[in-house]
Amino acid sequence: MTIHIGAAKEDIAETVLLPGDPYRAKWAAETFLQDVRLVNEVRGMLGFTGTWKGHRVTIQGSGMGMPSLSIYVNELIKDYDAQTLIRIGSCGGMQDKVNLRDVIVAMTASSLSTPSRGFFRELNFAPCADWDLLHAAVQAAEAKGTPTHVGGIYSSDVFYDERPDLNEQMVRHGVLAVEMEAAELYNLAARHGRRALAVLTVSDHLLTGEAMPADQRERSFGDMVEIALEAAFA
Ligand SMILES: O=P(O)(O)O[C@H]1O[C@H](CO)[C@@H](O)[C@H]1O
Ligand SMILES: O=c1cc[nH]c(=O)[nH]1
Repeated sequence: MTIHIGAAKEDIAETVLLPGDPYRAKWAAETFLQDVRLVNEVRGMLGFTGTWKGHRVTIQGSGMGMPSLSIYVNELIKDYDAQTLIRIGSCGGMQDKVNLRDVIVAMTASSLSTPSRGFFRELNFAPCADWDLLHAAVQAAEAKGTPTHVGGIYSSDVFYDERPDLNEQMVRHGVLAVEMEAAELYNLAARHGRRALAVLTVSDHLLTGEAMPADQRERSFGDMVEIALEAAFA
């Protein structure tokens, strides 16, 4: 048990999927896992453990933004010894070729800052995904026929961005999508020698202004969850 996760150590699996939205955790666990148990509800940040094709999996909400994700991932790594951590999030498309509901597999994540910024001091550390997970996720996406893009994303500290010039530079530099957690997940995984990946579904589009309603952000991202599970146990 930790300050933010009420589960016993043995109730958290080595493989953890991390949606920002705790209700996406509930939906994904109830939809894709067997023998599901609620293992955390501290602060309403729901976590569930069950099995997928015989493998133990925890799906734990991480909240919105890197400071929130950092709390959960630090505790999952240091107190629960999680080995494989895969974010399953929503994101905003930033390229014409990226469409609503497409899947993004994030090789790397640019940021203005992360909770690790102070730790790295003058170093511009390049956070990157675990290659085996990334490769397996792309293969799983291809096998499913899910429209998928692989490349760099932007982990922003803000949802309501007052820097349109910054988004323009991201678009110009080929960044596929914006979300708010992956860069710090990759930083923490690198620091502690764990495997991490972010698999995202495009829920908004910054160029077209399209946006999905809240219920679809919670419950319509099945391909992303299956791709993450296939990658974790490839
Ligand atoms: O849908 P989730 O996983 O929460 O991810 C995205 O959605 C939230 C913003 O609406 C941020 O957390 C962002 O990263
Ligand atoms: O951070 C995010 C997440 C989803 N959609 C966005 O536009 N931004």
